[in-house]
Amino acid sequence: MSSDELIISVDSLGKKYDIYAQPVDRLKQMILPRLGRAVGRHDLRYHKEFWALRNVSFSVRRGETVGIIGRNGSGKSTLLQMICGTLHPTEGEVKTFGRIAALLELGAGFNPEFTGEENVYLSGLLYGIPEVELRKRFDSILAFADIGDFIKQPVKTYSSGMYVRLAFSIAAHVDADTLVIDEALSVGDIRFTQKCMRYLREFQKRGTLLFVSHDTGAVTNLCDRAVWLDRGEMVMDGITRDVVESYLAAQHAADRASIGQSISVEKPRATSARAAESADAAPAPLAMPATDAHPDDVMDGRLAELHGRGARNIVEFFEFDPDQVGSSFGAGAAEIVDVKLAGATGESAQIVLGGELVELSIDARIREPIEGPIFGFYVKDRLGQRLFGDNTFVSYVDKPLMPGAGARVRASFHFRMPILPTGEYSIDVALASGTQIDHTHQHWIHDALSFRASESTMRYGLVGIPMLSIDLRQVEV
Ligand SMILES: Nc1ncnc2c1ncn2[C@@H]1O[C@H](COP(=O)(O)OP(=O)(O)OP(=O)(O)O)[C@@H](O)[C@H]1O
Repeated sequence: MSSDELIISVDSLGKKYDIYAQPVDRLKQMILPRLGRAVGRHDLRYHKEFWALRNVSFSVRRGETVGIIGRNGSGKSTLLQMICGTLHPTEGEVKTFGRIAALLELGAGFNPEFTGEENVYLSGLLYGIPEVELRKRFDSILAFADIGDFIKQPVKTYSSGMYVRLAFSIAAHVDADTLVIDEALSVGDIRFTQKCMRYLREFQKRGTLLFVSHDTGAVTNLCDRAVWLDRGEMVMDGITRDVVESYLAAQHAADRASIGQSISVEKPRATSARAAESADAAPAPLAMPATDAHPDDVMDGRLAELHGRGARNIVEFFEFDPDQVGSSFGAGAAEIVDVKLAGATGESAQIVLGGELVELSIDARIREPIEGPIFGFYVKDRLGQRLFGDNTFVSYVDKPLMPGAGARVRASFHFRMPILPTGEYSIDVALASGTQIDHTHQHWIHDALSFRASESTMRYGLVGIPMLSIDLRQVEV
């Protein structure tokens, strides 16, 4: 919910760095111009000026979520650091209102020699949280970070994932009006990222968010507005979809310009998914399935062709482990005890390709009798965006199961595995009682199964649908 209240105002902001070709030039620059001025020489300069950011102006209102996009080196971190007050502008002005908590790239914030615990208190002080208040929140900070005894170790011994866990947890506990997140969520395991994304989606309801990411899908999904920076200048500020589309079009044009326009029809055999991308662009005919095949037997014919060229889809599943799942909640009349993904013939699937039939099964132990349990699932991407999901309600509305206490119930969903872009994914599973509209969650497990698409032939979109057939022909007019 954005309001008219101004939270960040950036006016003609600029940051200049002096670049020295060699260290001795820095010394010369300190001494010689002063001497030169004494003899009337005002032109002695031993460095080049480089503007990391220049002439950037925009404002953010309370409740907005604004994405900052741009290629490497376009000035995103420079901008955020000036907004957070950790970097001084060369020109222009930043005004901020309320408390800003920042999760900037690794390296910002903590004292590496101090333990995690000491850094919690240090950060709390920096955010102006009284120590007594921080003590009250400490257990919750520790629980969110979930780094166990490492909280007693100096943060210099932390992995980058642990570092982000603690930094995010602190940022989430300082009653910030504005959260600034800079690529930090690309570090760490998917379950923690999912937890952060759940937090951010809740935070969006009351707070202001600045979100920097190379992942334009994530920006589109999360942000109302986006600001596009290029070589330190603001190219566009507007509705996220418009900005992202223009940005991607410019990226595409720049990529084409750099690789040249010529596409050889006689391509070498591809050896990776990346190579398959160039195969995608080829006008070569693709083998399609026989049209009279039973729909269940039909795979996307292009997959065989792409596999033949060495390009593959590989999705690797990690088994259900109750100790490794994300958080869970529910009224408790039933407990989900097992979740499996299997191939169409029932064998447990650890690697799937996309396009084939699979079975997702969810087993629950019933603790108290439930009239018509509803089982459901969601497949989510790394940022918690729900890609697809389903439940048993409609199929069983006229013949509800009535399991008694102690029964074990299994729901099985058979579907064709979509083709997914490379990335990490997870599946939430849930069991509810009631109806589709009015129900009580008895047990919901976030991230019960996780999986990784390590190779993919897919380039665009969130989910690829296996094509049953594609026909291209010239028609009479
Ligand atoms: N201390 C510095 N001295 C000189 N140049 C710097 C300094 N810090 C940043 N730069 C330059 O300023 C430009 C903008 O850097 P910045 O880190 O803000 O870009 P970015 O968009 O965040 O990039 P990335 O996406 O790679 O993190 C880059 O060309 C960078 O090399």
